[in-house]
Amino acid sequence: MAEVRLLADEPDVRGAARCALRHLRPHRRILVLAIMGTIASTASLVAIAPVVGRGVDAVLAHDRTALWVSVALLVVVVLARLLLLRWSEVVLARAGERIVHDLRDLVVERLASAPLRFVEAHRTGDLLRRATGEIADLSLFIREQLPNLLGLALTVVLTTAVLIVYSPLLSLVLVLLFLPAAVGVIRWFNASAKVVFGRQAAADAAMTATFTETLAAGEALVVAGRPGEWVNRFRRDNDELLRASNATVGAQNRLELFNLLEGLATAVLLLLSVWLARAGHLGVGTVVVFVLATRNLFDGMMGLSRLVGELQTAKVGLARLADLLGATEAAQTAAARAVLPSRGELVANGVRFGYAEGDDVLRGVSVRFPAGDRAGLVGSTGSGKTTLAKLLCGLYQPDAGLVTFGGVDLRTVPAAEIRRRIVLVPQQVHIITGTLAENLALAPGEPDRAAMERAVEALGLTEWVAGLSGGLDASVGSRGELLSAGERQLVGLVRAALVDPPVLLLDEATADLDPAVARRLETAVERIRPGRTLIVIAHRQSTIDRLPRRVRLASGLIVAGDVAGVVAGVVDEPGFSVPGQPQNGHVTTDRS
Ligand SMILES: Nc1ncnc2c1ncn2[C@@H]1O[C@H](COP(=O)(O)OP(=O)(O)OP(=O)(O)O)[C@@H](O)[C@H]1O
Repeated sequence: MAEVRLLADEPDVRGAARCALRHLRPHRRILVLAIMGTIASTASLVAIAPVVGRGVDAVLAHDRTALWVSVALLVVVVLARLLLLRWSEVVLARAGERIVHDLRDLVVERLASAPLRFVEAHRTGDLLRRATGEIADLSLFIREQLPNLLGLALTVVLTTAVLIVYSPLLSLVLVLLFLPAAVGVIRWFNASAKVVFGRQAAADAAMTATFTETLAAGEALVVAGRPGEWVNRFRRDNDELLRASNATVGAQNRLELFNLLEGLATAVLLLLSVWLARAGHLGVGTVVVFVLATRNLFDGMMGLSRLVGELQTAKVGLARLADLLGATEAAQTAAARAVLPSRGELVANGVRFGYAEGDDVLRGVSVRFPAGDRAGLVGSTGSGKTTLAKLLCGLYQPDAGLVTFGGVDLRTVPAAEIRRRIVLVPQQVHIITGTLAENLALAPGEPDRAAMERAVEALGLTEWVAGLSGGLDASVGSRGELLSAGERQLVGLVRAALVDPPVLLLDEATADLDPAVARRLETAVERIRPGRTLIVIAHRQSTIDRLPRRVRLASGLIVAGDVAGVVAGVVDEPGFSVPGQPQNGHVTTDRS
C-alpha cells in the first residue's frame, strides 16, 4: 500500500482555500473584472439611502432644484445598481462555468492516471461525489455565494461608514446594542458548524457510494433472493444522512436569532432617533437616511450570516475536492521517464505486496520470464496470481522488491510506455456501452478501422465478428451485457493485438466457457503468441496442458513452517537478486 495516499472522509478544511486560489489563478482577470463590477454595484446600492435623505431635506427646505438633482441622482444610482449587478452576475457565471469545466477535466485526467490501487481503494460513489457533486458545489459558490459574499460584506462596511458619517451617536448605540449579540450568535453557530457540515458531506458521499455499489450488485442480490439487502444497506446510510442533515439544520437555526436581534435594534433606534429629531438634534433627512441604512445593514448582516452556513458546505466540499487533487497530484509528481526496450526479460525479484497494511499477499516473489517464454501461472484461488500479474504489468507497484523489463525498473517508466510493452487481458475485460468497434478503439494508439479488421483477421476471429449482427458495428449492449465472459476476453485479445506488445499476460476467465468460444480463445491466443512472451493465469486444465512451463503460486500468503513468512514465488534459477533487495523466492517450476 506504500504507493497510494488514501482520501479522508472529512479532510481538514484549512488547506482548501489555498487549493481554490491555485485553481482560480488562471482565471484571475475575469474574476477581478467581475469583482470590480460587484463592488461598483454595491456602492450604488449603499448610495441610495443618502440620496433619498438629500431629497427629503430638499422637500422640507422647498428647494425644487435640489429636489430634481436628488431625483436625477436616484435614477442614476438605481440604474447603475441594476446594470452593474446584472453584468457582474453574467461575468461571474461565465467565469464559474469555465473554472468548473477545467476542474472537471483535471479531476478526470488525474483519476485516469492515478495508480490502480488508489482507484480500487476508494468507493466508486465517493470518487463520483468528489468529481461531480463537490465540483458543482464549487460552481455554485463562484456563481452565487462569492458575489453575495462580496456584495454583502461591502454593504455592511459601506453602510457602517454612511451611518457613522450621518450620526456617530446613533451608530454608537447601534454598535453597542447589536454587535456583541451578533458576534455571540456567530460564535455559537461556528461551534457546531465545524462538525456538522463535515459530517453531512461524508454521509452524503457514503449514501452515493452505497447507491452506486448496490446498483452494480443489483443482479447478484436479486439472484441471491436478497433484494431487501440492497434496501437495508441504502436505508442505513440514508438514515445517517438524515441525522447529519438535521444536525446541520439545527446549527443553521441558531442563525435565526439574528431576526430577533434585528427587530429589537430597529425598534430601539427608531424610538431614539424620533426623540432626537423632536429635540432638534437630528434633521428629518438624517433620520430617513439612518433608518434606510440600518435596514441595509441588517439585511447585509442577515445575508452574511446565512452565507456563513452555506459557505461551510462549499468549504467542506472544496476540502474533499482538494484532498482528491492533492492525493492524485502526489502520484503524478512521482511519474517517471524511462523507456522500455522492444524485447526483454520480465523479472520479479523479491516482490512483496499487500492490499492492507501488515497483510501481505505476496511476500518475496522472485520469477523470471525470458523473452519469448510461454508460461502458465497456476495456484489455488486467492493465492495471488492476479495480484502478481498486475505487478508484472506495472498496474501495481511492489511495496518492496523490483519488477523489471529488459533490466529497466517499471517504477521509472511512464504508465503509457508500459502499456505499449506489457499488456494484461484481465479476467473481466472492461466493456463500454456502444459497438464492438468503439470498444476496440479503446486500445492505446487510437487504432483505425482497417487496423481493427487486420487484428481480427490475424487472430482468426473474422467468422466470430461476421456472426455478430452488424459485425464491427454490432452493439455490445449496456456495458457489454450482450457478450459472454469468453467473448469479452476475445475483445481484450483483439485490443492487445492492436497494441502488438512483446509481453502478453492473459488472466483466463474462470466461468465455464461455451466450447465454441473456448476454441476461438485458444486459437486467438496461439495466433497472438509468435515472438512474444505469453504468461497465462491458467484456470482450465486444457490451457495448463498446452503450456510448456508452469509457475506455481503456493497459497501466496502462508506456508506453514517457513520462517521468512510466506513464499509464493517460483523461479527457474534460484539465487538471483537485485542489490539491496531481500530474496525470499522459492523455486517450484513444473515442466511438462
Ligand atoms: N483489490 C483488492 N483489494 C483487497 N484485496 C484484494 C484485492 N484483490 C485481491 N485481493 C485479495 O488478495 C488475495 C489474492 O487475490 P488474487 O486475486 O491475486 O488471487 P488469485 O490467485 O488470482 O485468485 P483467483 O484464482 O480466484 O483469481 C485474495 O485474498 C484476495 O481477496
